[in-house]
Amino acid sequence: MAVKAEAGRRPLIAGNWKLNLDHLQSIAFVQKLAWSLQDAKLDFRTVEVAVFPPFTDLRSVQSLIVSDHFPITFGAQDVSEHDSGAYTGEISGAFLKALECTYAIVGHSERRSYHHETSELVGAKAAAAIRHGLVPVICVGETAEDLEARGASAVPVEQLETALAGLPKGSDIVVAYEPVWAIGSGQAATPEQAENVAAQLRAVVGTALGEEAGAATRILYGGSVKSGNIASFLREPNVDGALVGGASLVVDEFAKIARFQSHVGT
Ligand SMILES: O=C[C@H](O)COP(=O)(O)O
Repeated sequence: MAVKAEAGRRPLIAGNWKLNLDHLQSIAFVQKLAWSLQDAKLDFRTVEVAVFPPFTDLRSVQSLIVSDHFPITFGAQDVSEHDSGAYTGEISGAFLKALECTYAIVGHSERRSYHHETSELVGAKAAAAIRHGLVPVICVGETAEDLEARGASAVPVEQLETALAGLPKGSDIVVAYEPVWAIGSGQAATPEQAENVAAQLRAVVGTALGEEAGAATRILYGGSVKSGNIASFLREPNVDGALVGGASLVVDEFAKIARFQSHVGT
């Protein structure tokens, strides 16, 4: 933990809601989450909690968080590589910034697989996020077939190298390592597997964006994270948080994940 703190890497617990919770449900959820964390006296100086609702919820989430001064950050699940123009259905980073989003996820494996997004496109989206003052959460990860054929790290390393190729040195980014086989499967990677890939991804960031950025970038693990396994991931020196899917939709469970420090050692 000391190395992480020295490098300014405050752990990030991020809830990716995917295609769940409408704008009314998002308000109820964020209220309950904030109250629960405040009741538990979570020290937000030692952990950042973020939610990633669908686009249509963002205005409601913004209004609630800003008006009630909740110490929770938020972002979008995707962003266009374009800033404006004739791109039906796209959402610009400028619009997300205007809604006070901190982050935009890019390259989630569901977008790579269902929408055929390439690492080049993921890089363009990350660049667009940065242009508009957002922090891209760049997702990488290998499928079960990749794992079998090439081991765990080869594909995520290649994906990240490509995505970072056009980004300015020193860019502020977050990387999420999500083995595709672990997403929604109930079978998480082991902390050692996550650490091994995270360390290699940190080296990629260092080469592409500079040593300082390599040391300062938070690398999250994602894939079947729950309150029962979160502490074991956060004990690893290169894992700085989690991108949580299913378990982020249950307020009590997500709050428990955010309070991982209270169950380190359990
Ligand atoms: O973005 C989150 C990941 O896809 C992980 O999903 P999961 O926690 O349901 O396995």
